[in-house]
Amino acid sequence: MGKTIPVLEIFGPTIQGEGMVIGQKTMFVRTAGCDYSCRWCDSAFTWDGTAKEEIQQMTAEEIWQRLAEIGRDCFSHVTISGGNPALLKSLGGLVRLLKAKGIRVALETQGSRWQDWFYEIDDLTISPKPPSSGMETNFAILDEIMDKLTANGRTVHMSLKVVVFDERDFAYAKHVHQRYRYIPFYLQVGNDDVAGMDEAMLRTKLLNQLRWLVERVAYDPEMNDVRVLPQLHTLLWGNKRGV
Ligand SMILES: C[S@@+](CC[C@H](N)C(=O)[O-])C[C@H]1O[C@@H](n2cnc3c(N)ncnc32)[C@H](O)[C@@H]1O
Ligand SMILES: Nc1nc2[nH]cc(C(=O)O)c2c(=O)[nH]1
Ligand code: SF4
Ligand SMILES: [Mg+2]
Repeated sequence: MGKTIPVLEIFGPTIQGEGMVIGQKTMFVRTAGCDYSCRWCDSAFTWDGTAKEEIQQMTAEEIWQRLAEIGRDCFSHVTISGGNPALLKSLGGLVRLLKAKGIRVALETQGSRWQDWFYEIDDLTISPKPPSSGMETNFAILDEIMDKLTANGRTVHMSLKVVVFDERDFAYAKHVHQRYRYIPFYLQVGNDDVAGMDEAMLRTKLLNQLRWLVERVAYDPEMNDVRVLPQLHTLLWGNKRGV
């Protein structure tokens, strides 16, 4: 009981397309289920029921077998995303197994839930959600998560990443950056067309959005120590799943 993990996708090798280790070759494990329902979620199939037949309950060992089967000896880094993987206490077993195999482990989560296994993550991305998502950040919980990680010397292993679509999101991002000043901070371009199939059009839109965000940051004195990034995988492969 409690030892299996609901898995929706295992894929790679590919590159991490976002955030603190952008460009890093990695495998992905995507878990099912989320406590949020962001308006623009690019992985809504993890929580909206449309892919529920694809969910597989897997043990850590089974996940490792599958990673080794498709990634062979061509990976040393695994990214766990979702959905919200932080809903799953049972992921601790997978994190420990991967570490025992000499794999570096990354996690993508929104900062709404804590798990003790966060201490063991090498590249921990916390991505609180701006107003355009329709979600509301519980700052009491986020403060607690940031305090625990900071008190345990994990700041070099973590970052904050805020997706920005508009001015309100930008103001929110600024607030988050100021609140946790000592944590590496990333701004990520928002994709408002997560179902679009025209890759050339999507690329143009995303690059225009990136230019807007860079220009917005450029002369803002409160944003002197931030990094602005696109989702590299979306520029390369559009809205394709499993890349
Ligand atoms: C699908 S989420 C899964 C992990 C976790 N639930 C979270 O949101 O951090 C992975 C990352 O994709 C980002 N993301 C989701 N939809 C996006 C969109 N339409 N445009 C840009 N980034 C998006 C999220 O903000 C998050 O940083
Ligand atoms: N290549 C690639 N990079 C990513 N970075 C974060 C992703 C995610 O969906 O969490 C993601 C993804 O789905 N693919
Ligand atoms: S928190 Fe992440 S997975 Fe959940 S709905 Fe928002 S973007 Fe999607
Ligand atoms: Mg994604």
